[in-house]
Amino acid sequence: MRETPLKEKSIVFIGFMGVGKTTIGKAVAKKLYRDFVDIDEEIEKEFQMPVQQIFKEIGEKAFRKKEKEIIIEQCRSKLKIISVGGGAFLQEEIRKECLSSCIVFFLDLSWDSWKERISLIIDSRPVLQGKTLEEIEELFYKRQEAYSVHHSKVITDNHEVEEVAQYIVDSLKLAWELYS
Ligand SMILES: Nc1ncnc2c1ncn2[C@@H]1O[C@H](COP(=O)(O)OP(=O)(O)O)[C@@H](O)[C@H]1O
Ligand SMILES: O=C(O)C1=C[C@@H](OP(=O)(O)O)[C@@H](O)[C@H](O)C1
Ligand SMILES: [Mg+2]
Repeated sequence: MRETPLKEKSIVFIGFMGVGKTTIGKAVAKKLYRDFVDIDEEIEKEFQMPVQQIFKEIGEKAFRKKEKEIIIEQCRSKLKIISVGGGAFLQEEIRKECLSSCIVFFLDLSWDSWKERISLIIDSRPVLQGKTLEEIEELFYKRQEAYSVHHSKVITDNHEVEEVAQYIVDSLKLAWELYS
């Protein structure tokens, strides 16, 4: 099969819960006039319930299976902006598929900045619930290894959503110009 031209490849955002993958992904999609896909939202549509309820009633294993199926399917289509959940890159098949068919951006945020955001996300992230701040910090650092495989990294500390999205769009346009 012919390889997808760089300009048409879908863009995938990865990173820890709460770094801004959904929010920034949406803003980038708007700027590039592309369709936006949030994988958690797609999983919620499939199970017809929110993520917290899926974890509680159906279990994390079923969530991860559906997450893998949907990501692989979406990655194989062109011109999308895709935000995956923070746990997706722990699955090797997902990492391989995203890295081979899409452009993967890692949204990086320091632990100190992330901590300030916890109250915004805790209620909707079952993985964080029931954990102490120390346990969450440990998970935060442990997960960084899975995110270390990417095509581009964007440090988001002290930057507004709009600023980060514009930076990503500008760097994509430069890459398209240089390498197409
Ligand atoms: N650059 C940013 N600066 C400040 N707040 C942000 C930024 N990016 C995202 N947020 C906020 O952080 C929270 C988590 O964002 P979200 O996009 O859901 O993260 P993720 O999809 O990575 O879990 C939301 O309340 C969002 O408004
Ligand atoms: O990191 C994780 O294991 C998860 C991250 C969440 O997505 P966000 O990264 O968008 O919060 C969501 O997929 C689910 O709650 C599990
Ligand atoms: Mg999200």
